[in-house]
Amino acid sequence: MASIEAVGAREILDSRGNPTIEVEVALDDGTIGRAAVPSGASTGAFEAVELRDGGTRYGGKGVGKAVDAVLDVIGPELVGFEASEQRLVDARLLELDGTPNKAQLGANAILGVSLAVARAAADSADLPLFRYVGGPNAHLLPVPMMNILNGGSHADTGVDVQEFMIAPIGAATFREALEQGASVYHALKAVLKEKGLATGLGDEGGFAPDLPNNREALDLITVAVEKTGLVAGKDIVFALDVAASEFFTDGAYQFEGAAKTSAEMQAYYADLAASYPIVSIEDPLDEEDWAGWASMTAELGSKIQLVGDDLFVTNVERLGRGITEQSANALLVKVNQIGSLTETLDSVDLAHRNGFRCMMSHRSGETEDTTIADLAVATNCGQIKTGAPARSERVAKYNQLLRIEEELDDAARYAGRGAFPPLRSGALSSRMSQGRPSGRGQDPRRRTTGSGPRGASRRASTPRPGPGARPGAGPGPRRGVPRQRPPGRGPGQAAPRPRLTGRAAILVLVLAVLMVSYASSMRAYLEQRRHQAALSASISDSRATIADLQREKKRWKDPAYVRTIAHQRFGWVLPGEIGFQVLDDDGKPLGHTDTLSDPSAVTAASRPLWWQSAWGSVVTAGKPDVAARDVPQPVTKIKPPPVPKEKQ
Ligand SMILES: C=C(OP(=O)(O)O)C(=O)O
Ligand SMILES: [Mg+2]
Repeated sequence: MASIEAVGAREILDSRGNPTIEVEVALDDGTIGRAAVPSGASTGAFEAVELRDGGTRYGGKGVGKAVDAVLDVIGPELVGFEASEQRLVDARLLELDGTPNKAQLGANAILGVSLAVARAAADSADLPLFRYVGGPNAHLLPVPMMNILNGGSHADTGVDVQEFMIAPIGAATFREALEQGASVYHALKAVLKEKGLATGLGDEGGFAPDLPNNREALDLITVAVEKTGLVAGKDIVFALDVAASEFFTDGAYQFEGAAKTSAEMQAYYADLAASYPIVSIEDPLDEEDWAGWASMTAELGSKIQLVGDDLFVTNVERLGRGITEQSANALLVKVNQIGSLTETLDSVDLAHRNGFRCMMSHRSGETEDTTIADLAVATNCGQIKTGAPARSERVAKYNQLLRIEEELDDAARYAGRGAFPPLRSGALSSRMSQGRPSGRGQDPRRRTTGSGPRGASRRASTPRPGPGARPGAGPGPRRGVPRQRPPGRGPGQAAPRPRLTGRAAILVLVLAVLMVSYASSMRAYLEQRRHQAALSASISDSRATIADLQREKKRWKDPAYVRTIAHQRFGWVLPGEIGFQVLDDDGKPLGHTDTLSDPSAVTAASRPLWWQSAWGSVVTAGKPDVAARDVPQPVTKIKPPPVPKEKQ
């Protein structure tokens, strides 16, 4: 176990060119963990406070105060804490801040430290972050919800909906899903070009064309999917983040040029979901429209996923209310909305325990930090949204998931269709068939506290192999053990799963050999089982015959039976009785043919000696005496009586 020795922090830039904070935590075993904090644009009103400097520097967006909070307050307090005691570390951070929304030290400062501690602890334990946080069962690769068309506050256009996402649910692996998503992304660019629309990018890497309405965006994406040969609704499904709080003003939704009520918005979504293969809608309504959320969940919740982002802000209290009031059925998970790893994991846990699905999420302002990719696998949440397959701060997360999938190897499972339970029962296709088809129309600085980042220089001088490139990176080769690429997988090649690995091939071979060697024994065994069954049948036949004979023997002890047989078979009668015999046309007795033998002749009949019968059977087998056999001949026993003349 390693304890915290020093905590450093600096101001860096995010993907929008705005300052954000990066924290480094050094442990006494020389390990360093690094984390950078993201930042949103369409932030929820109930998010933890992101501390900014104000003033003129960076338009007031500097994070010098947050850096100071780490260096001067948090760092000295944490020195000596066990890095693996994440809950204790995070609890101390909340205590130090002392406010309900982290307004004192800043959620950005606290989160940076919290995540950097986790990274350092994982590295110190020689584990990739997803394994360290998720334990041995972390194995589920999430469906990438790729935001390929940006609107709302992420683009300078008139498109109201903030994110139009595609989800490649039909892929077998994450790698394949990523490839499919990228091909739709490129096809969309071609479609936009053909139509003379802009192909510039929004904040999350999606295209940002100006469109007359939101349906137009879905139609363009549908055409793009078709262009790739994939099938919308089967291979690729759609998801939206409406970010409705952004256009909820003066008690109404200012949507597509008109003020709409909550009920009108709900009707619009129901119609949209019936027209397009939409599986998930995030923030369809305002963050305080609890009644609207509940009625929309009651109406649509069994068919599509309704995700609370600004509604829940990854906060267990707001999520608890949503669970009680059935306000949604899924939670968007953003680490910086709540501001610590422990609280993030608690929210995911609460959601899962109450049947809510979770989607791990980036922010529109991102960095090269890939923590959320590891958290998506650590929590087995099955869904991640981290933008388009473009712009390095977005693809950094997708690339990290490729590495994790490779590291998990045969243990990896891609969430695919199963990430959205309503799809399992075919709800999507039936919904689609009911609807109409689509086609409508201070200077950046680096300072440290405590004993200084001594470990930093110590460890930095020992480069690590592979993608781990720690500190700050995820799963990669274990120390000094470069990971081999799985056989047969070339760079850039999709690796469809399931595939025949070397181990599987050997297993198949061994099974084949075993089958061949056991085949004859198996045949003999089956033969014996058949023979045994035949013997059992013949034994039970013999038992039945013996029982019959015993019954017959018993009957012969009964004088009445003897009398009856004597009467029937030999025509005998008792003294005083008169017997009749019916004769046939030839004057012979009709009926039985039994005659009594002379008892002395019966007893006198001697059995042949054993060798005589044995020899006789040999002779008979060689020369069967067919002529001597009793061949029954048909005989006329009775003739019809002559018919009287008058009846002729
Ligand atoms: C990622 C999102 O955007 P932002 O980070 O701007 O809140 C979102 O709203 O889900
Ligand atoms: Mg959102």
